Amino acid sequence: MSNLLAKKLKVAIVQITAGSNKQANLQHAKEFIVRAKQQEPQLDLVVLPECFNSPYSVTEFANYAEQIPSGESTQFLSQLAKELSIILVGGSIPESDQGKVYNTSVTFDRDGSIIGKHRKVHLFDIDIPGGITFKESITLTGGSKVTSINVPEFGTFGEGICYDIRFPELAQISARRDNAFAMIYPGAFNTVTGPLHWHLLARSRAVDNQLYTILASPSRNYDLNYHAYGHSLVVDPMGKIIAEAGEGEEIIFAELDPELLPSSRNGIPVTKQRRFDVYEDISTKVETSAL
Ligand SMILES: NC(=O)CCC(=O)C(=O)O
Repeated sequence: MSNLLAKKLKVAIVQITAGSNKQANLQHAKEFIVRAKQQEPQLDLVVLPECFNSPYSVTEFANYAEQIPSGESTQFLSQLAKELSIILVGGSIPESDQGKVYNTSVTFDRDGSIIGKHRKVHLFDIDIPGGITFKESITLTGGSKVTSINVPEFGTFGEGICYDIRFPELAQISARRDNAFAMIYPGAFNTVTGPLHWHLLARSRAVDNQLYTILASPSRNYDLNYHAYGHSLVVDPMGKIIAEAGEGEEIIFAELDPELLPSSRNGIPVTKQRRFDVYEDISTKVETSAL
């Protein structure tokens, strides 16, 4: 338990808006990431939002899709991670692979190498009358693997993308099977479901699994068709919000404390109290992401 998180980890979430120009979106992300590193030179890990390089729109995903790792966004982020010597969770981008389009997040180590890739598993298909209708499955295909990413320096974190947070299984598996210290979710909740569920889900996944949750949102922009909620968040293993953005473009910082993982797990020992004689341990039954 003591090596769950090997040492303190300094995190920044970059909350920005993406427009229709991919190159401009990449440059914009770079400006903010460089600024984060200038403001916090000891920065370890940076997280970008869902679809940070393209509009969040079912009619646009295919137009912006690129292959991983050869595509320009992956190459751009790899170079940036290396230049700044940061671990970079590259939000998500539309990925094309064998005629399909996925909503995919790539994670880079400090040397620019790819250490993880998560394809959004649960597609955002909702229809709330008078609220919001969105159907990612019109153009996207869902991924089919649970993703836990090992950062040799620190430990393992699990990853989901946005709507994935509503499915507690991903976090449970990363926490229980892979001993994750955090779940990281690049996301883009909206102004209908965000106020109701964003904080609730972030805190629930944290408390259920006694780990940190990190949610990175785009900033809100009423000039776009999709109004992101904003409010990027970091929640500690006791469910306390330790950093939160507003609605505009912003960088927020947090420090993850390794002590809080064992202390919350020893104080409230749900892990040891599970009754697998009454229900199954689902965390033993799934395939993990391979790069
Ligand atoms: N991009 C998404 O998956 C949005 C998820 C969302 O807004 C929700 O309510 O869930």
